[in-house]
Formats: sequence, structure tokens, C-alpha cells
Amino acid sequence: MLRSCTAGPPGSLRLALPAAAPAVRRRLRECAARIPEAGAVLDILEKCPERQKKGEFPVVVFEGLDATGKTTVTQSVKDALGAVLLRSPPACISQWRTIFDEEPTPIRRAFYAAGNYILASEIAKASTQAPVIVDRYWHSTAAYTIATETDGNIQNLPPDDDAVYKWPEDLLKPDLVLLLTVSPEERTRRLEGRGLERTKEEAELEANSLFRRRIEESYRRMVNPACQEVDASPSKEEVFKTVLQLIKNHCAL
Ligand SMILES: Nc1ncnc2c1ncn2[C@@H]1O[C@H](COP(=O)(O)OP(=O)(O)OP(=O)(O)O)[C@@H](O)[C@H]1O
Ligand SMILES: Cc1cn([C@H]2C[C@H](O)[C@@H](COP(=O)(O)O)O2)c(=O)[nH]c1=O
Repeated sequence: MLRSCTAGPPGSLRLALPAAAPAVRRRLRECAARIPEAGAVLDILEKCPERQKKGEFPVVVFEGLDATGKTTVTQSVKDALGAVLLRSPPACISQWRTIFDEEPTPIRRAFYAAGNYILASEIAKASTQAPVIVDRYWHSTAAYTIATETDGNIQNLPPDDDAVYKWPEDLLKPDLVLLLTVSPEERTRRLEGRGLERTKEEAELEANSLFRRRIEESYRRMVNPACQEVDASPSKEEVFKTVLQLIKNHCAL
């Protein structure tokens, strides 16, 4: 498995993170004989029109580490705005997620990237009818890949202007991306309070504060669209109010 971006060849991270739909399709096609579910994802992806366009309603994405409050706040914002709530990976492929989570990096990341392109077609359609709220999108795919494929502290991340922080040219862009952040202690409290089964990555997040910092820093380095950071440590009601105001200011709702 590819590990360190700094120790490996310069293109190693690029290899882990497919940067456009043709690369995603190629990667799924290459493993479809061994993994039938890759063929199933590919079938869905190939039915999605290329280069999706947003409708006239705003599209707002929520990003952040696990248990920062995305599910909680997206549900409230959806209700308040009469919005459509979507998530990555989209429901139509999420039953295969555990299979891909066990695969080597390039295949696993191709699954999540494919999810974003499929999600884009859902966003395109929904945003012609109502505002769209999205729980994780490309920034999560990129940030988790970058953090997994590098080691140590944030100095080992690719430099600020690296192409890994850029939005894929052929992927529908949201109007606003809000990055929810809380202190590690508050996150741990929320995780414990929730008590759900954790993925391997979530367990690693708990054990490895450097990994957590690499993810957050990668989110912060994403550009066009960049993430707007929101302190999500106040109460649910306060976070909701802050977020709603940001959306109203930015999207003229
Ligand atoms: N502002 C808040 N103050 C206190 N607790 C909160 C707040 N927001 C969410 N929580 C609680 O923290 C836990 C995690 O929240 P939530 O499931 O919304 O996070 P998440 O970011 O969607 O997590 P994941 O990415 O793992 O799905 C839940 O138990 C939720 O009730
Ligand atoms: C969308 C997406 C998710 N992941 C990983 C990162 C975390 O371990 C979990 C969180 O998923 P949840 O459904 O929000 O609990 O999935 C990823 O690695 N890449 C992605 O694109």
C-alpha cells in the first residue's frame, strides 16, 4: 500500500487520489473482474451524465472530522430551509462501502471518488428544485486520502500550492463549504456519548492525534472552493444559528 507522500515518488499521492472521472472509471474497470461490486458502481457511474451543472438553488457542503456534529446540524438546516439532504457516499452505493474499505488505497479511494461523481448528479437534479445540503463531498475524499498517505506531523503534507488540494475540474462545485471543528477533547466526549461502532479509520483517529491534525490541515488547504471554518463547540442550537446565518449571508436566501 502507498504510504508516505514525502518518502515516496512525487506522484504517489496522485496515484492514490484519482483526480477526474475517467481515472475513477479506469480504476474501477481494472478491478471489476475480481470485485463484482466495482462493476456495479461503474454501471451506476456510467449512467450519470458527465460534467453536471448545478441548478438555481444553493448547494452547501458540511465537512469535518467524525463526531464534529455534521449529521446533527445538516438535519436542522435541512428542516429550516426545506432543503434536500444528500451525503457522500450516496445511498445507492453505500451498501458496498465495507467491501471497498478493506481494499488497497487506490481501489478504496476510487470508490469514494466515484461516490462524489454519482452524488454530483443527485445534487444537479435536486438543486433545480430546492436548496441542497451535503454531508461530506470531495474535500473529505481528498483530506482523508492525503492524511492516510502521509506520515508524521503536518510539515510532511504536500506544500500549500500542491494539486492535491484542488477541486477536480469535471466535478460539480458547491456554493459554500463549511468545515466544522471542535477541540479533540470535545470530539472524544461526543464520540463516547454517541457510542456507535467505529470504522478502522475512526479508531485510528482516536489513537493518532497526528493523523487527526493532518486531516484538518488538509481540509484547511483545499482551494476553489476553500472551506469556511465554523467553531462547532457551542451548543447544538448555537451552532445551528451560526451556520444558518452564514448560509443566508453567502447564498442570499
Ligand atoms: N453542538 C453540539 N454540542 C454537543 N453535542 C453535540 C453537538 N453536535 C452534535 N453533538 C452530539 O455529538 C455526537 C456526534 O454528532 P454527529 O453524529 O452529528 O457528528 P458527525 O460529524 O455527523 O459524525 P460522523 O461524521 O461520524 O457521522 C452526537 O451524539 C450528537 O448528538
Ligand atoms: C465520504 C468519505 C468518508 N471517508 C471515511 C472517513 C471516515 O473514516 C468515515 C466517515 O464516514 P461517515 O459516513 O461520515 O461516518 O469514512 C473517506 O475516507 N472518504 C470519503 O470520501
